[in-house]
Amino acid sequence: MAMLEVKNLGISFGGLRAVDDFNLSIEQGQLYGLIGPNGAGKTTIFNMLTGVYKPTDGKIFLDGEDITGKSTIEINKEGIARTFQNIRLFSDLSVLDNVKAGLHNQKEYEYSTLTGILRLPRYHQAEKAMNEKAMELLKVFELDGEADYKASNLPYGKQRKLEIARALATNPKLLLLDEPAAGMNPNETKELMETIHFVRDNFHMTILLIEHDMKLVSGICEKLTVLNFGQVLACGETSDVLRNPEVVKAYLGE
Ligand SMILES: Nc1ncnc2c1ncn2[C@@H]1O[C@H](COP(=O)(O)OP(=O)(O)OP(=O)(O)O)[C@@H](O)[C@H]1O
Repeated sequence: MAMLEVKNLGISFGGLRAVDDFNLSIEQGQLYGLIGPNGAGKTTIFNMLTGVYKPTDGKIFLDGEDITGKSTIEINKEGIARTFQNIRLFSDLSVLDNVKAGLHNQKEYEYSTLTGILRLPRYHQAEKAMNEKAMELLKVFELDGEADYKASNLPYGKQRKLEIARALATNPKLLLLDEPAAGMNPNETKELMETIHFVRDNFHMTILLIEHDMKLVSGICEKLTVLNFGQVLACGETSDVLRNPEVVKAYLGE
């Protein structure tokens, strides 16, 4: 059984059919790319997968469970986390607190408001556990030395890493990355590719990413789906898809 199974997904905004009859099947541990020209519907698909938009048609299954139409919080608890095209960190919070924010969806770190106000033992216990877990994640991304920095003071490449660390803090099965290399220089992109590989291998993560940087796509994605005008133009092994004449014509512009 595929980890993520999307069947006949569609959404309309007024008269605009932004995504139509979209199908996708991703296996556990796969590194999967979703590509296509600007406005093809890629982010809209992420928004449906994460509960931001309710699909007009179709179904989404995560590990066999129907998650179609659930809220963003419910879907995150079910195991889907994402990053955004424009980095969305809590820019005034510290690097550590950004990762801790991701941990709050888990029962083991929960405490009531009253427990927090009164600083009861459960508060100290949960905070200590969260600090340890968050520092562990920051170490993985070599951000532990900057744990007390304001998130907005990190250089761009590190902010991207922090966003991934925060998404991983929610303990997902599936990680969605929306244009992770956007705005990066070639060195940052190279490092990002290593980070994505590392996350997949060390966290046994399944990753679906949207990306325009073809070097990144061909370098790390095992399978690809190409979207054009809201519909699937091609899907399959990355090297086959990138040689597909229709894909070359519609997307690569050669
Ligand atoms: N909330 C909305 N209301 C109306 N139209 C929308 C909405 N969200 C997306 N669209 C439209 O849906 C289409 C697909 O947009 P989407 O952002 O998903 O494309 P994309 O493939 O992610 O593009 P890009 O690569 O530029 O990020 C566009 O025509 C967009 O204007």
